[in-house]
Amino acid sequence: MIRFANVSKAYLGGKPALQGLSFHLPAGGMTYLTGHSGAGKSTLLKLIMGMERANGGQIWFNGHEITRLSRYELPFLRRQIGMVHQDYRLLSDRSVVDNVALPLIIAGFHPKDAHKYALASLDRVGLRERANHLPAHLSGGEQQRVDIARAVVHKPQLLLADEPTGNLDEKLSLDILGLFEEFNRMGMTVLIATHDLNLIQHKPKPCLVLEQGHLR
Ligand SMILES: Nc1ncnc2c1ncn2[C@@H]1O[C@H](COP(=O)(O)OP(=O)(O)OP(=O)(O)O)[C@@H](O)[C@H]1O
Repeated sequence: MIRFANVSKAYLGGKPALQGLSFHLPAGGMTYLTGHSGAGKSTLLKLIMGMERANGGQIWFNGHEITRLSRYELPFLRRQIGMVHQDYRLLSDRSVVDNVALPLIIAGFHPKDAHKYALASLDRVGLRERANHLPAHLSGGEQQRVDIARAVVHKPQLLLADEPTGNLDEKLSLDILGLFEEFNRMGMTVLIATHDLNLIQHKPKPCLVLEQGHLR
Protein backbone atom coordinates (compact mmCIF):
# COMPACT_ATOMS: atom_id res chain seq x y z
CA MET A 1 0.00 0.00 0.00
CA ILE A 2 2.75 2.44 1.00
CA ARG A 3 6.22 2.33 -0.46
CA PHE A 4 9.12 4.63 0.42
CA ALA A 5 12.16 4.62 -1.89
CA ASN A 6 15.24 6.45 -0.61
CA VAL A 7 13.13 9.24 0.96
CA SER A 8 14.79 12.21 2.64
CA LYS A 9 13.36 15.25 4.38
CA ALA A 10 15.13 18.30 5.80
CA TYR A 11 13.25 21.27 7.25
CA LEU A 12 14.39 24.70 6.16
CA GLY A 13 17.61 25.59 7.96
CA GLY A 14 17.63 22.35 9.98
CA LYS A 15 19.58 19.11 9.86
CA PRO A 16 17.94 16.24 7.92
CA ALA A 17 14.88 14.91 9.77
CA LEU A 18 14.76 11.73 7.62
CA GLN A 19 17.46 10.23 5.43
CA GLY A 20 17.42 7.48 2.81
CA LEU A 21 14.26 5.72 4.04
CA SER A 22 13.13 2.69 2.05
CA PHE A 23 10.37 0.36 3.24
CA HIS A 24 7.03 -1.15 2.23
CA LEU A 25 3.79 -1.31 4.22
CA PRO A 26 1.57 -4.03 2.78
CA ALA A 27 -2.17 -3.50 2.46
CA GLY A 28 -4.03 -4.93 5.44
CA GLY A 29 -0.98 -4.84 7.70
CA MET A 30 -0.53 -3.29 11.12
CA THR A 31 2.87 -1.76 11.80
CA TYR A 32 4.42 0.18 14.68
CA LEU A 33 6.79 3.08 14.09
CA THR A 34 9.05 3.78 17.01
CA GLY A 35 12.14 5.78 17.97
CA HIS A 36 13.21 8.42 20.47
CA SER A 37 11.80 11.94 20.56
CA GLY A 38 13.05 13.81 17.49
CA ALA A 39 13.84 10.60 15.54
CA GLY A 40 11.45 11.64 12.76
CA LYS A 41 8.22 9.70 13.44
CA SER A 42 5.81 12.63 13.02
CA THR A 43 7.69 13.78 9.93
CA LEU A 44 7.28 10.35 8.33
CA LEU A 45 3.51 10.40 8.98
CA LYS A 46 3.24 13.95 7.60
CA LEU A 47 4.99 12.86 4.39
CA ILE A 48 2.39 10.11 3.91
CA MET A 49 -0.44 12.62 4.48
CA GLY A 50 1.15 15.11 2.09
CA MET A 51 1.39 17.66 4.93
CA GLU A 52 5.15 17.91 4.30
CA ARG A 53 7.06 17.40 1.08
CA ALA A 54 10.06 15.09 0.74
CA ASN A 55 13.29 16.66 -0.49
CA GLY A 56 14.39 13.45 -2.20
CA GLY A 57 13.14 9.98 -3.11
CA GLN A 58 9.66 8.72 -3.94
CA ILE A 59 6.58 7.73 -1.94
CA TRP A 60 3.84 5.59 -3.48
CA PHE A 61 0.31 5.08 -2.16
CA ASN A 62 -1.53 2.25 -3.89
CA GLY A 63 0.74 2.59 -6.90
CA HIS A 64 0.34 6.39 -7.20
CA GLU A 65 3.43 8.46 -6.63
CA ILE A 66 2.26 10.93 -4.00
CA THR A 67 5.55 12.82 -4.03
CA ARG A 68 4.42 14.14 -7.42
CA LEU A 69 0.89 15.20 -6.46
CA SER A 70 -0.03 18.85 -6.81
CA ARG A 71 -1.67 20.54 -3.82
CA TYR A 72 -4.99 20.35 -5.68
CA GLU A 73 -4.71 16.56 -5.79
CA LEU A 74 -3.83 16.15 -2.09
CA PRO A 75 -7.46 16.15 -0.83
CA PHE A 76 -8.09 13.00 -2.90
CA LEU A 77 -5.16 11.31 -1.15
CA ARG A 78 -6.32 12.43 2.30
CA ARG A 79 -9.80 11.04 1.78
CA GLN A 80 -8.24 7.59 1.82
CA ILE A 81 -6.37 8.21 5.07
CA GLY A 82 -7.51 8.68 8.67
CA MET A 83 -5.27 10.41 11.19
CA VAL A 84 -5.33 10.08 15.00
CA HIS A 85 -3.47 12.64 17.13
CA GLN A 86 -1.96 12.55 20.60
CA ASP A 87 -3.87 15.67 21.69
CA TYR A 88 -7.30 14.62 20.25
CA ARG A 89 -7.87 18.03 18.55
CA LEU A 90 -11.62 18.03 19.20
CA LEU A 91 -13.67 21.21 18.82
CA SER A 92 -14.64 22.14 22.39
CA ASP A 93 -17.89 23.93 21.47
CA ARG A 94 -19.28 21.10 19.33
CA SER A 95 -20.88 17.89 20.57
CA VAL A 96 -19.05 14.60 20.24
CA VAL A 97 -21.21 13.51 17.30
CA ASP A 98 -20.70 16.85 15.52
CA ASN A 99 -16.94 16.46 15.91
CA VAL A 100 -17.05 13.01 14.36
CA ALA A 101 -19.36 14.14 11.55
CA LEU A 102 -17.18 17.11 10.62
CA PRO A 103 -14.90 15.40 8.04
CA LEU A 104 -18.00 14.16 6.21
CA ILE A 105 -19.63 17.59 6.26
CA ILE A 106 -16.42 19.07 4.83
CA ALA A 107 -16.40 16.35 2.15
CA GLY A 108 -19.91 17.45 1.12
CA PHE A 109 -22.13 14.80 2.75
CA HIS A 110 -25.70 15.76 3.61
CA PRO A 111 -25.76 16.64 7.35
CA LYS A 112 -28.34 13.91 8.04
CA ASP A 113 -26.12 11.23 6.48
CA ALA A 114 -23.02 12.63 8.17
CA HIS A 115 -24.82 12.42 11.53
CA LYS A 116 -25.92 8.83 10.86
CA TYR A 117 -22.41 7.68 9.88
CA ALA A 118 -20.90 9.56 12.83
CA LEU A 119 -23.21 7.69 15.24
CA ALA A 120 -22.21 4.38 13.62
CA SER A 121 -18.54 5.29 14.04
CA LEU A 122 -19.09 6.22 17.70
CA ASP A 123 -20.81 2.87 18.14
CA ARG A 124 -17.68 1.13 16.88
CA VAL A 125 -15.55 2.77 19.58
CA GLY A 126 -18.18 2.17 22.28
CA LEU A 127 -19.26 5.80 22.75
CA ARG A 128 -22.62 6.09 21.04
CA GLU A 129 -24.37 6.97 24.30
CA ARG A 130 -22.03 9.98 24.76
CA ALA A 131 -22.82 11.40 21.32
CA ASN A 132 -24.50 14.57 22.56
CA HIS A 133 -21.97 15.45 25.24
CA LEU A 134 -19.31 18.11 24.84
CA PRO A 135 -15.73 16.77 24.62
CA ALA A 136 -14.81 18.40 27.94
CA HIS A 137 -17.33 16.14 29.68
CA LEU A 138 -15.41 13.03 28.59
CA SER A 139 -12.30 11.45 30.11
CA GLY A 140 -8.98 11.52 28.23
CA GLY A 141 -9.41 7.91 27.10
CA GLU A 142 -12.92 8.67 25.84
CA GLN A 143 -11.73 11.78 23.98
CA GLN A 144 -9.08 9.65 22.31
CA ARG A 145 -11.82 7.24 21.21
CA VAL A 146 -13.77 10.17 19.74
CA ASP A 147 -10.65 11.20 17.80
CA ILE A 148 -10.41 7.62 16.49
CA ALA A 149 -14.12 7.56 15.57
CA ARG A 150 -13.58 10.79 13.61
CA ALA A 151 -10.48 9.35 11.88
CA VAL A 152 -12.37 6.29 10.64
CA VAL A 153 -15.80 7.83 9.93
CA HIS A 154 -15.07 8.00 6.18
CA LYS A 155 -13.80 4.38 6.17
CA PRO A 156 -10.23 5.14 5.13
CA GLN A 157 -7.98 2.47 3.66
CA LEU A 158 -5.09 3.63 5.82
CA LEU A 159 -5.22 4.67 9.48
CA LEU A 160 -2.26 6.65 10.84
CA ALA A 161 -1.76 7.50 14.52
CA ASP A 162 0.83 9.83 16.04
CA GLU A 163 1.47 8.90 19.70
CA PRO A 164 -2.20 8.00 20.23
CA THR A 165 -1.55 6.79 23.78
CA GLY A 166 0.82 9.58 24.82
CA ASN A 167 -1.60 11.03 27.39
CA LEU A 168 -3.05 7.78 28.73
CA ASP A 169 -2.13 5.29 31.45
CA GLU A 170 -1.04 1.76 30.56
CA LYS A 171 -4.44 0.09 30.78
CA LEU A 172 -6.17 2.73 28.65
CA SER A 173 -3.26 2.65 26.21
CA LEU A 174 -3.65 -1.10 25.73
CA ASP A 175 -7.41 -0.62 25.22
CA ILE A 176 -6.69 1.95 22.52
CA LEU A 177 -4.20 -0.37 20.80
CA GLY A 178 -6.89 -3.07 20.94
CA LEU A 179 -9.21 -0.73 19.09
CA PHE A 180 -6.61 -0.20 16.36
CA GLU A 181 -6.20 -3.98 16.13
CA GLU A 182 -9.96 -4.30 15.63
CA PHE A 183 -9.94 -1.79 12.75
CA ASN A 184 -6.99 -3.67 11.29
CA ARG A 185 -8.92 -6.96 11.48
CA MET A 186 -11.75 -5.20 9.61
CA GLY A 187 -9.28 -4.61 6.75
CA MET A 188 -7.73 -1.20 7.44
CA THR A 189 -3.99 -0.82 7.05
CA VAL A 190 -2.66 0.70 10.29
CA LEU A 191 0.56 2.56 11.13
CA ILE A 192 1.03 3.71 14.75
CA ALA A 193 3.91 5.95 15.86
CA THR A 194 4.89 5.59 19.51
CA HIS A 195 8.04 6.19 21.53
CA ASP A 196 6.71 3.78 24.18
CA LEU A 197 8.59 0.54 23.57
CA ASN A 198 7.21 -1.04 26.76
CA LEU A 199 3.71 -0.73 25.38
CA ILE A 200 4.41 -2.58 22.15
CA GLN A 201 7.09 -5.03 23.22
CA HIS A 202 4.65 -7.95 23.45
CA LYS A 203 2.83 -7.08 20.24
CA PRO A 204 3.60 -9.57 17.45
CA LYS A 205 3.46 -6.82 14.80
CA PRO A 206 6.16 -5.53 12.47
CA CYS A 207 8.03 -2.51 13.76
CA LEU A 208 9.93 0.25 11.96
CA VAL A 209 12.60 1.74 14.22
CA LEU A 210 13.88 5.26 13.49
CA GLU A 211 17.18 6.50 14.88
CA GLN A 212 18.00 10.13 14.13
CA GLY A 213 16.19 10.01 10.82
CA HIS A 214 17.51 6.62 9.69
CA LEU A 215 15.71 3.28 9.74
CA ARG A 216 17.53 0.79 11.91
N1 LIG B 1 8.25 22.18 11.33
C1 LIG B 1 9.53 21.91 11.62
N2 LIG B 1 10.51 22.83 11.34
C2 LIG B 1 11.81 22.56 11.61
N3 LIG B 1 12.25 21.40 12.16
C3 LIG B 1 11.32 20.46 12.46
C4 LIG B 1 9.92 20.67 12.22
N4 LIG B 1 9.25 19.56 12.61
C5 LIG B 1 10.18 18.69 13.08
N5 LIG B 1 11.42 19.23 13.00
C6 LIG B 1 12.69 18.58 13.37
O1 LIG B 1 12.77 17.35 12.67
C7 LIG B 1 13.29 16.32 13.51
C8 LIG B 1 12.26 15.18 13.59
O2 LIG B 1 11.11 15.65 14.29
P1 LIG B 1 9.77 14.78 14.43
O3 LIG B 1 8.76 15.65 15.10
O4 LIG B 1 9.45 14.18 13.14
O5 LIG B 1 10.27 13.63 15.43
P2 LIG B 1 9.42 12.64 16.35
O6 LIG B 1 10.14 11.34 16.34
O7 LIG B 1 8.00 12.64 15.92
O8 LIG B 1 9.55 13.34 17.78
P3 LIG B 1 8.47 13.41 18.98
O9 LIG B 1 8.29 12.00 19.44
O10 LIG B 1 9.16 14.29 20.00
O11 LIG B 1 7.24 14.04 18.41
C9 LIG B 1 13.60 16.96 14.85
O12 LIG B 1 14.97 17.33 14.86
C10 LIG B 1 12.72 18.21 14.85
O13 LIG B 1 13.30 19.25 15.64
